[in-house]
Amino acid sequence: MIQLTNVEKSFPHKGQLVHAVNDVTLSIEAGEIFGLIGYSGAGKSTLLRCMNLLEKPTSGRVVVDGQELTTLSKGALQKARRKIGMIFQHFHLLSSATVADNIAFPLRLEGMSRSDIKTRVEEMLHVVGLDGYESKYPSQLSGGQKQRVAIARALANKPDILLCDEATSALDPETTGSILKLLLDINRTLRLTIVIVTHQMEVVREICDRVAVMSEGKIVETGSVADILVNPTHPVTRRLTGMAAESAKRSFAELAEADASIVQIAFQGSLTYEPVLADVAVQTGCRFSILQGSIDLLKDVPYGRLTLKWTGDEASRRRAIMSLQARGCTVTAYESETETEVGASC
Ligand SMILES: Nc1ncnc2c1ncn2[C@@H]1O[C@H](COP(=O)(O)OP(=O)(O)OP(=O)(O)O)[C@@H](O)[C@H]1O
Repeated sequence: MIQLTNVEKSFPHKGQLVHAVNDVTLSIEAGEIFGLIGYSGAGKSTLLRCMNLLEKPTSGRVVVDGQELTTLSKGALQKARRKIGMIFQHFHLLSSATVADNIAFPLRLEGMSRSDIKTRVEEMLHVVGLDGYESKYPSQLSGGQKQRVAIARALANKPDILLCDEATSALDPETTGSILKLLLDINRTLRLTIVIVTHQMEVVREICDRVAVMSEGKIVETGSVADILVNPTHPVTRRLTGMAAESAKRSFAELAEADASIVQIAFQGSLTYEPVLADVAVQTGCRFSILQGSIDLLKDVPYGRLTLKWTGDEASRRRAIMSLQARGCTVTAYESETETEVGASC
């Protein structure tokens, strides 16, 4: 659906080049909700804007639905862009126009008849849950309602793709939740492909299917949300997921005693409901205490993390770790005496 190949975007700045997007290759499938996450300045917005050529890449290919946008004429590009809606952090509504006129704007550009526009505007207002708001002005709406109008306007041309640039960053947590739910609903009912730029892992966790982590213009990790959260490999991903190696070590070190090992295990899906720990304890004779733990939901998939303190001799601890890994758990272990990561090598 969206294929980026070796995409680069540089900006001249004070006599030098800023490499905002640096050799990104990425595939986004039809119908998925794809997250682009990273810290400020990572290049997320620039990469998103390359997907509809709001930013023309310095080099590389952008293919959307089989069409290479980078080679299209101005007219053909305008036509292709109608299939790609976009929403922004600050809504970008016309303040002097009513809700209906804001939504009608792209339809008028397309030359749609008045009566068809009226019908389409009503249809879009219904989709975003704002029936009866036609005559209001943006200044009479809350932030969440403004973003709903922006979504209705972005969907008015019946696009296949919706690009969302920090669409919930200006909203409170409750309103963020309701906008995310709306995006999930339209993804499911309209089969819309959605790409979301965010710096909030919560957003990714709640609605994305897959995610790419960006740092310094590059994609440093891509995968299903569950995999990225349960087993982050890049230091930036670890920081974003709250599993920074350094802080994890510190907290392990704080918890560890001279003669004990502290182990962190992560798991997802149906494994969450299986008596894995009890089975492993019986099999290996290794006993444990749970020091910390949490179970959460990623969209519909449960995942969890537990910090355990194993007792028993070293050989049985190692057997327990191998047994957990064999059952599908990700295991990270630190020997408290040395703070050496032994992890998967156990
Ligand atoms: N038009 C521009 N001119 C010069 N530099 C730019 C321009 N747009 C972006 N940049 C630079 O490119 C880099 C990436 O910016 P971008 O906005 O894509 O990052 P981001 O990850 O979306 O960050 P944020 O979340 O803060 O918006 C930054 O260093 C930024 O200053």
